[in-house]
Amino acid sequence: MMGSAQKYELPFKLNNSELLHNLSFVHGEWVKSKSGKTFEVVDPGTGKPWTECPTNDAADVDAAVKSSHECFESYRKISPRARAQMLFKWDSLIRENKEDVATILVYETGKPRAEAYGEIDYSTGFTWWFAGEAERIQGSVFTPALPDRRVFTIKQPLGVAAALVPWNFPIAMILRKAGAALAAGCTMIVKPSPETPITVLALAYLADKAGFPKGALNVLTTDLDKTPELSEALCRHPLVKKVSFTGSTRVGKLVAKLCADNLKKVTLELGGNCPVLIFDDANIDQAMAQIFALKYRHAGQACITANRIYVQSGIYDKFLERWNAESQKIVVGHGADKATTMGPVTTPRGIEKALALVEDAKSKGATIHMGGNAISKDGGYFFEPTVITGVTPDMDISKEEIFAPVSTFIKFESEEEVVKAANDTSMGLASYCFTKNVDRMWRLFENLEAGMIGMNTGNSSAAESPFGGIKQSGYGKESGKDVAVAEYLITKTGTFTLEGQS
Ligand SMILES: O=CCCC(=O)O
Repeated sequence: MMGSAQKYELPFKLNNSELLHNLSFVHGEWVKSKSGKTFEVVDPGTGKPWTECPTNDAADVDAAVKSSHECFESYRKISPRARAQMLFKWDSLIRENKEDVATILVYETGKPRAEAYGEIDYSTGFTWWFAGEAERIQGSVFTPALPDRRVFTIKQPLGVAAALVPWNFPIAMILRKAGAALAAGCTMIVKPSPETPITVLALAYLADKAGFPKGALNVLTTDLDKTPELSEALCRHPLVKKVSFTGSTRVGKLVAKLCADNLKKVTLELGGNCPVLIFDDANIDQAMAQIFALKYRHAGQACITANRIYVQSGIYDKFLERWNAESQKIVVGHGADKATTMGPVTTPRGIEKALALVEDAKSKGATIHMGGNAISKDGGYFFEPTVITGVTPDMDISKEEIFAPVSTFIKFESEEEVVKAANDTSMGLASYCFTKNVDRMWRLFENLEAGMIGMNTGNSSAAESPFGGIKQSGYGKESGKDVAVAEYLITKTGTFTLEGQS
C-alpha cells in the first residue's frame, strides 16, 4: 500500500495481505492519480481514517479508457467458454478470500461481519450466474415473409462499459455489473464510491489473479468533490459505449443527460421509496421476520428497504408492539464486534439526513415511539433504531428514501386505499405485500407500481431474478436470465437472399 503504513494504523489484520491495495488499478498496474492527490478512507464505526486512495479527476480518464478499449479489441474475440472460466475462477477466489474481503467490507461500510458474509454470498451468486450466462448468448435464424430470404441475428458486445457504483453494497454492485459486462465480452471501468474503494480494489486484484487480461476491469478511485468531474469524463468519453449507474434519482438523471448527448446505452438503478402492505390475514410471524430483516439490513441503507410500512387496522397494534419489542433487542456497535447486530450508517451525511427526517415528521405530528437520535459512541456514525407512527403523506419521511434504521408505520383500512397510498410516489423500485388471500395477492402483484414485488417475502434480490425499477427508480435490468447480459450487447441483423431454392 502506498505510504499508508507510516501515516495510518491499520485497524485489522488480514490472512492474505496481498488483497490490500490503495492505488487505482489500470491495465494491470497499481497507479497514482496524475495530480498525486489522495483522499482518506474512513471506518464508519470509529470515524477514523485508516488508509488513503488516489483522487483521480478528468485528466486520468483517457488512459484508463484507452486501456479498456485496447483490451476490448482482443477480449471480445475470446470464446464464451474462456470468459465463463475466468468468471468461475474469479468466483472461487472471492469465496476463498471471503473472510478477508468481509473484514475490508466491515471497515469501509460499517456493516456487521455476519452481514458482510451475507453480502459476499449474495454477490458471488452473480459471478456464478454470469459465468453460466456467458455461454448462453445466442442469436436467431428465421425465414421472413419473403420466401427467398433468410434472416439471422447475432449478439455482439457493446464495447467499454463504465460502472458508477454506490457504497452500500460495493461487492454486490460490482459483481452484478462487471459479471454481466465480462460475460457479454465487454470490458469495464469501475468508479467506486469514495467510501468503499478498498473493497473494490480487492475484487480487481482477484479478477487479475483469475486471469482476466490487462484492462478487462480497471478501477479509478476518487473523492466526493471529484466524483462529478470523473463521472462526466467517463460518460462523455467517445470510447465508453455504455454506463451503468446505481445511486440517487437526482444523479441518475444527470448521468442519463450526459449519455443522451451521444446516445449511449444506460442502465439506471435509482432511488426507492418502497412500501410494505401487511393485511389482517397475513402470517404475522412471517411478515415480522421478513420485514424486520429487510428494514434493518445494513442499518436501513438499501435501495429496496422498507420505507413505508402500512399495516391493516385489525393487526396494527399487535404488529407494532412486536416490532418495538424486537427493535429494542438490536445491539448497535462496531461491525467487527461479535455482539453487534446493527452497525453504524456509513457516512455522517446519513446521520444528518435521518435527524432532519425525524425532526420534520415530529413537527408535522408524527409520534416517535423509540429512538430518533444519533448515538455518540467511539466516534462512529451510529443511529438509534427508530420507530415512528402517525406518518402522513406530507412528511418528508414518506416521500424520500430514509437510508437509516428508521421504521415508519401507517394504519390502513382497505385494499383500495392502501394501494393508492403505496403507489403515491414518483419511485417504483420494489413493493412488498403480506396476505394469505391468493386473489388479493394476485391483484396486488398487478396493481402495485414497482419493478419488483415481494409477496410474503422481504428481500428477494438474487442473481437469477431480474433486478430493476420503474418510474423514477430507473430503467434497465441487472441480474436475471438474458436481460442483464442484454444490457451489454447489441443485436445485429443479417438478411440473406437465397438463390436456387424453389
Ligand atoms: O441498495 C441496493 C441494492 C440492494 C440489493 O441488491 O439487494
